[in-house]
Amino acid sequence: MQSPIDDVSSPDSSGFAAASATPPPFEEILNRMKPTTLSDTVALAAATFVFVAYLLRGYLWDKPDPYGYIFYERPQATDGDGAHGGTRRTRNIAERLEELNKDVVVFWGSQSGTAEGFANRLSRELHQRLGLDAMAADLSDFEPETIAQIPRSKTAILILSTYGEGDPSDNATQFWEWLIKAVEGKNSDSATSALLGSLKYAAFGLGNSDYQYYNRVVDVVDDAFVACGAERLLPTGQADDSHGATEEDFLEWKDSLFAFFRDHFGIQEREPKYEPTVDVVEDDSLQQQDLYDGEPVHPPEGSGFKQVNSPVKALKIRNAKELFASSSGRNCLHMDLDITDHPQLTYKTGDHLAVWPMNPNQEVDRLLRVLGLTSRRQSPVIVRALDPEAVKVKVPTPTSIEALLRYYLEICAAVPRDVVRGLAEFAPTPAARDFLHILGKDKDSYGSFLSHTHINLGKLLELATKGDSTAVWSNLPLSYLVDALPRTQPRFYSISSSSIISPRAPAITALVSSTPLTPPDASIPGLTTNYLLALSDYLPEAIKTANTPSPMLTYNLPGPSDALSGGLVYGHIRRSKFKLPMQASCPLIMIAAGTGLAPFRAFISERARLQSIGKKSGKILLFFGCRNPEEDFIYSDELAQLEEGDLKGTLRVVTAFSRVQGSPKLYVQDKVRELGSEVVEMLTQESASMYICGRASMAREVGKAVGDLVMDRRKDAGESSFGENQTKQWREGMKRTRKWQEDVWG
Ligand SMILES: Cc1cc2nc3c(=O)[nH]c(=O)nc-3n(C[C@H](O)[C@H](O)[C@H](O)COP(=O)(O)O)c2cc1C
Repeated sequence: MQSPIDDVSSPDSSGFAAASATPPPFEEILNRMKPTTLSDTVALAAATFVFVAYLLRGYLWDKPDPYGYIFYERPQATDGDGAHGGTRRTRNIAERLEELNKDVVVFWGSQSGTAEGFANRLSRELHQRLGLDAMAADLSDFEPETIAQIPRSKTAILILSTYGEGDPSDNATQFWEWLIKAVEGKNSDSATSALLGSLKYAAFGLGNSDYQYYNRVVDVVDDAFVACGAERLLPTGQADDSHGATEEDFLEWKDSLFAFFRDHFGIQEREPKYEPTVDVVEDDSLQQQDLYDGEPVHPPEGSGFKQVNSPVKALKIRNAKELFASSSGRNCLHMDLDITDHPQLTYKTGDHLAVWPMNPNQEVDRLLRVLGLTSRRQSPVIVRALDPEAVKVKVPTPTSIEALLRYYLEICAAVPRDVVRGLAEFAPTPAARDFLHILGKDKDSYGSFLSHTHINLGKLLELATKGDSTAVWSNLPLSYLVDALPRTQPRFYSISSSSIISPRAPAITALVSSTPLTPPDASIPGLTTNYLLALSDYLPEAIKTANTPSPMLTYNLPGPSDALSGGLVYGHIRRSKFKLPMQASCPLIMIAAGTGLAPFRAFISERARLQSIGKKSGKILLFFGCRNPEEDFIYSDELAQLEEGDLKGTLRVVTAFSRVQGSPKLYVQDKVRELGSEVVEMLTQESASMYICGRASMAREVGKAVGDLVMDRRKDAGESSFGENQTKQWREGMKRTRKWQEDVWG
């Protein structure tokens, strides 16, 4: 073997080593370096200046921002994720459980925070009710293969949501990829069937049966765990969000989990009593500029998250216009954002833009009032984990009481029944305590109560003490809110501009929503869309009509910090797989309803641009559904212009209107069936790519219609055995090869 010393001394082809064979004396080198001409002197002076400036960097110039830590510190940095007290935490979950002496780990894979909230609640309750030492764990914080090392004396619980098209959440991606390889026997030397031989687990999935791949993630994980030899302790539970039953489905499964622990491990259940996991301490010595005041909660640091999400930035709103405002109170906004100040942010046509909302003044003020905190709203607080080794603080700290409620906690969310019961412990009057006990007792009656009220925490506390104007919930600790309320999550919008046309100005299209309650005498205002409406209201150039509703809610605009002054919104880009084919000549079928048109506006304008530079576009067939051409046909002018202009003969727009007086209700799937032969021809003969964007229920109906059409065509062509299974396989094949893509929501 050649030694490194030999390597260094061997002459190279440039003859460098040969030239240095007899080194010149040191004085001679200095002499040779002496400047001899004016330009040498100038060059030497310049080089010396740069060198000295470099050495003084950080002392005389480019000094670190003394408050830099406020903006760059991760809440996790002191309370989880990576570094702690100068030492790096292990990413081996088995070692971690041993170190912390925990009996149970509750892993979560969550996109919009529900599974994460359940995992945190469950791990707390396992201690409160059964005395088990449990910890909640973000799946991306640990090396997936170390799950196999969890000993039989411990239990793993997995709470996993399904996202995209049957995909795992961002923070579960690495775990998912590892598991799929494990099942295929590619991960380890040990046989697949014994890989998880020592693991005992229970699992719960979150999904929505409107989606084609209902709860696919927990199903796949469950099968894979069993195939790898893990022991399933009890039947896996599944929540179905299609009728808003997620919370109750979870409570039911949780009861069965507790029953299992009681029966099999002989653990006595005790009366649950609130045990804080965090301490919220008021500290008046902190200065306002030291506090987090609006910058979003830093998203999870897991590798899966970083792969697909850009950093969060305060984005300028370049322009906002109203696409429609109907007399029935619906209106739709188009907003062009500006990412020119943020070179780290780039997007591609088809990506998503995440908007971080803030809570409205009405709800912030209500909660401060009922908690008796109005006069202390500006008080600085530090939030600390009581067991920092095991618990991550989910909000930025230090902050103020008001900022906590305005920016960092979802105070407008409906209160889960569990929380109703938990609150009774802090009731200011016996009547309020009894009210909460009764309200939280029965699943069905609370379900019915919620469907009428969608009650949030502030309103519930008010209601419980109604009639007693002196009652204040001063015993309810702020730590309870931090523990019980979900942290604020961003909302995602499909970008409606093309990155080749507006690379630094992604656009979003948002229907300002209000979900009607039953009976329809009230509604739940959409948190983010009403915030966007208020923001657009703030822009002087925003285009408004007579029907534009005045914002129902008011927001803290311009914000308390400069970063949130009017016309700015915190956001980030999320990469999506929803992409145009590489070849501009590939024909496209696009099916959208409502704001599902957003990414297709981008696709079509991109095709028009490509065509204008000589890249001929393949045929584009767009199906679009809305209520009424007079009311909510968004971007109709733009589409008509392209259909008659740049994309004449290439683009065809087929509309379906569901609420035109005197006409039958028509939906996109009806139009797809009507043009069945053309659709099938394009998909099977012309190799068109198919795209669906809109509500999951619409995508399901369209999928069924297209499947039926293909099945009929095959049968007509003599393939009599081509049935449901073959149709499903055909569709799966289309999806695998990205010829069929969906961007849908619940
Ligand atoms: C964009 C989007 C895609 C989704 N895709 C699926 C899916 O393919 N299958 C499914 O069962 N549920 C799907 N869901 C429903 C979620 O799993 C459900 O809302 C869940 O409660 C979210 O949990 P999380 O907040 O922990 O992420 C989807 C939801 C959204 C918003």
